[in-house]
Amino acid sequence: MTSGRLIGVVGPSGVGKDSVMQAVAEQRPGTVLVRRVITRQADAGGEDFEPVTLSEFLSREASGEFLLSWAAHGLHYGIPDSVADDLAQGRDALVNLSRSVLPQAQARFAGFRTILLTAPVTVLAARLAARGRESAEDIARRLARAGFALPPGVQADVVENAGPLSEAVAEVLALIEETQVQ
Ligand SMILES: Nc1ncnc2c1ncn2[C@@H]1O[C@H](COP(=O)(O)OP(=O)(O)OP(=O)(O)O)[C@@H](O)[C@H]1O
Ligand SMILES: O=P(O)(O)OC[C@H]1O[C@H](OP(=O)(O)O)[C@H](O)[C@@H]1O
Repeated sequence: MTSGRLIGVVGPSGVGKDSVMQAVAEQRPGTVLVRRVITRQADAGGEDFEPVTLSEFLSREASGEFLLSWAAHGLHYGIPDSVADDLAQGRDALVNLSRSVLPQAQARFAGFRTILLTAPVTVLAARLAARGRESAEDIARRLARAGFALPPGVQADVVENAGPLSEAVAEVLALIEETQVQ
């Protein structure tokens, strides 16, 4: 059986990573969404994730349970090793990643692809305020990180998500199908 591919979706907070990934998975049968392990309050809303305490996260990280992990916005994030089973069973998987872990992701996963979503910072600010998951202070910190450059050596397909969500979703779906035949 051909292995599935891991597709990392990256970009600034509020650019629409989770929204795009969810719509792509709904429209492309067999594509799974990676459920991240996060030291965030269980009732925070937004994506489906596994909430853990900081001590549980650190102990699971130390025992090698995560294929990738990073810290951002005062939170810790881990990618559970169950994603390897999905890939081995031929399922493509979409994962919301920090731009900072792309070199490790590229090194660890054969056929790894990166899709970078972009939108003007004014659009990000309006979306984060409307989403209402973070405080104004946290939103300001997230916006300050919007221009974080991709690490050197990372190749990404760039998709703008400044207009209707359906347009960005269609572009991402086309990119995934395009890269499958290479
Ligand atoms: N094309 C779009 N048009 C209008 N609203 C959008 C669009 N894309 C996403 N949104 C909205 O913007 C907000 C942020 O989207 P989402 O949570 O998917 O972003 P994200 O990149 O995953 O953010 P974070 O990194 O902070 O988790 C959500 O409320 C979502 O509904
Ligand atoms: O700015 P960079 O490092 O690319 O991304 C940092 C983090 O920002 C987002 O966090 P969340 O999904 O809002 O919790 C991403 O998912 C990632 O975990």
